[in-house]
Amino acid sequence: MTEVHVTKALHSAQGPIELDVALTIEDGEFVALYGPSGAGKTTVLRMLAGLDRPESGYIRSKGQTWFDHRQKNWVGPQRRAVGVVFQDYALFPNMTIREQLRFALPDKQNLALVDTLLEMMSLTELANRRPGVLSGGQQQRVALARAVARQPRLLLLDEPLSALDTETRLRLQEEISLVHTQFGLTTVLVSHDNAEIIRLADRVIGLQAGKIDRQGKPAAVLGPSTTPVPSGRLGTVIGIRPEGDQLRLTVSGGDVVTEVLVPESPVQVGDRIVVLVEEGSAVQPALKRNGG
Ligand SMILES: Nc1ncnc2c1ncn2[C@@H]1O[C@H](COP(=O)(O)OP(=O)(O)OP(=O)(O)O)[C@@H](O)[C@H]1O
Repeated sequence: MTEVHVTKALHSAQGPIELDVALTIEDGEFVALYGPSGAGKTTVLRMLAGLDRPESGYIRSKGQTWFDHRQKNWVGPQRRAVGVVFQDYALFPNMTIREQLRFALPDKQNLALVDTLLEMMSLTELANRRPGVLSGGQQQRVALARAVARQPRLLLLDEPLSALDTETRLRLQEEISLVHTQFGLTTVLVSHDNAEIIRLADRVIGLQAGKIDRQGKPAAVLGPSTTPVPSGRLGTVIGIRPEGDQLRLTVSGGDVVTEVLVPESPVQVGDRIVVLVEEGSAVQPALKRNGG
């Protein structure tokens, strides 16, 4: 469990506001922080990461005190088991992808974890490249893999997908969900995107002018989505058949096999793709996965 009560005087565009936030996050929970610009979402995330210092209160995670104003206790960011992903990737320009992941390992000998993460994020073929030659989506996959390589108690995501196009966002959402589940992480996501929050989060916490003004299950707090929330399903193309001027793809993902019609495109058997599904049936052409 992570228990937080933090306060700080903020200087916002609308004048001074008092940030005063108390929340408890269960181990394994996926929490989203939501609210208008300037509400204090990033500040709370930075306080959890140890990048910003509260004026009073405490932060305790799984029995460890990271900050306690009364006891004058402060643990710096390097000594908190947190992995952080920002919107702008913040990768080291001179390190290869593999080096960035290795650098993040708490146990430098655990090279098997680096290989696992490269594989999970489809980065194996890019492992010896530097970030400058990668697309935005690929760089953000590296940033996510690097954050997980730290084996964090808390995975902190500050609008990690907002610079990416819709297809790449959907794919990264799948990957965030995958690592959250597979590594048993506790995740805090700052997002403005209702659909993203409904897809990913167990609970949403709304912030308004530095205070929590609502919280609960995302669909209940954010209201029913006017459009059905599509969910992306990762799969591998196992069959391709021409149909008129389109292609019918057979896609296998987990224990589900789906068929989708796509425009003529350079897709090959073995490509990993994301298929959007609504209420169980594929509704949108498959999105090419490699190189995304
Ligand atoms: N260290 C600080 N000291 C004082 N004020 C700060 C500090 N850090 C941020 N602020 C101010 O606090 C307000 C909240 O900032 P914050 O970035 O947390 O908001 P946000 O909810 O994440 O907004 P956005 O959605 O635009 O990113 C802003 O007006 C910002 O200028």
